[in-house]
Amino acid sequence: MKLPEALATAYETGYREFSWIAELPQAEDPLTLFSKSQHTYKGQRFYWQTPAQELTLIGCGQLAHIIPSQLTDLALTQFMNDKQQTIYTNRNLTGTGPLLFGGLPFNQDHPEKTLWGPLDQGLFYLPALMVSFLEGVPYITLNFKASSLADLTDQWQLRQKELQAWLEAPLPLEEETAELRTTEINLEKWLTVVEQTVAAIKEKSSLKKVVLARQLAITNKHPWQSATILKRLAEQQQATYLFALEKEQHLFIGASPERLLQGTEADYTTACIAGSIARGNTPAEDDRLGQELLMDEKNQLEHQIVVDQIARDFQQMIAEELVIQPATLLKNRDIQHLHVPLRGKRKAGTSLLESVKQLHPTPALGGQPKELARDFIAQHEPLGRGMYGGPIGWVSLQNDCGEFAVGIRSAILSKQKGCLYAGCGIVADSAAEAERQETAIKFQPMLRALD
Ligand SMILES: C=C(O[C@H]1C=CC=C(C(=O)O)[C@@H]1O)C(=O)O
Repeated sequence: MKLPEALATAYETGYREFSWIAELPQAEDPLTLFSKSQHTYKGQRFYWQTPAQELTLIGCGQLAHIIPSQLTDLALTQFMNDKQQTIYTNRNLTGTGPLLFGGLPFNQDHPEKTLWGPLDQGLFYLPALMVSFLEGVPYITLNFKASSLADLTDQWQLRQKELQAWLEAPLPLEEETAELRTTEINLEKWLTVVEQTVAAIKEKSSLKKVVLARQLAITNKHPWQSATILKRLAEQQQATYLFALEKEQHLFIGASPERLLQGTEADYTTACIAGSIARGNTPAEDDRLGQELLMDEKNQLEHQIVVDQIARDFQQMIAEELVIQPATLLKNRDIQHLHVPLRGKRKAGTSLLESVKQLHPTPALGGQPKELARDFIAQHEPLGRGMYGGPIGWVSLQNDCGEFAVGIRSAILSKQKGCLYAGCGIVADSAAEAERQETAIKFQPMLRALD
């Protein structure tokens, strides 16, 4: 295929990194495309879909990567700014072009290697190939570097061939049925920690809320396949962010209902989600449970702590007025939450990743006050959280737009082993057994998708 004129001109004007965007005349559905990438790209892929499905991203290959916790804030901002200048892009279309996909660890000072391997400090990567579905319309992005005009033609042709091979690859063989074994990790100890946390909150007037997570270990008879798990999550967990991040044999995967931050060039949008109750078996029971949640004082407090802290942090990153919407119920298949979206005009000069770092961890995953709760968690949760509860999503290297969810309702999987995480907000009125039941419900989305 002939090198587009625009690329040769860009090279001559000094560009050495390129991101070529084009509409794909026809494409299979996103999950079929993701499955087909397994032969060549397993271990270096990502998948992302927003709750309303207006954006789906499938990335393959790693052209460049960064481990965010190894960079200072300044170095990260510098990296982002440099890339805006040095990558040539032929279009400006949100969700296409050069973007980093990945996430941050929950707490980089409390690492957890066991199953997370190279993901324990978080990871972002620029894919070599990406297919984006914008409102269902497929686009490809080819990312490459070139050191001479001849190299530019070679790299361009190489990416075209790789894309063709991906699109035409056969579907992998049907996976054998899972045979799962689950093991509760330190449940008795966790219940004791909940009681100690309640006592600490009652005692210390400064500690208001701590989110405690627990883990469920799983093993499967066969190695995990991310496409199969994503398919099940897509069927079962509507209106969630679907995500998968692969690095070698490690896979961080989940279906999170919680937006952390969406940034367009003009606006920032976030959400306060906390306070939980089960879904009912009938519409009437479901409504009754929803009303109970809206009126329940313990859950209102748990949620209000989140709203107050996010509103304070969010105020720093927006210009003009903060728009707080009234509380509604966010309902997913297994659980319902209190939900308050916040919106504002994005302050000029703010960096999306820096804003994400400022919001994280919100009291929906950390607690209140932020630092005290983070230290409390590090002391009382013997195993670190890896990327569970951390920001996961994408940021454009072209215009700094992007979106991050909170990496909950998720699991880390590696070969035939895995670990599911679920947390719950502990306040002065919490009861250990009720919190255990809540975390059992929060394990359900991943358990069902894995089994
Ligand atoms: C920490 C989790 O959920 C958070 C998000 C929504 C509701 C929550 C709650 O009611 O405790 C948690 O703050 C999790 O699912 O692992």
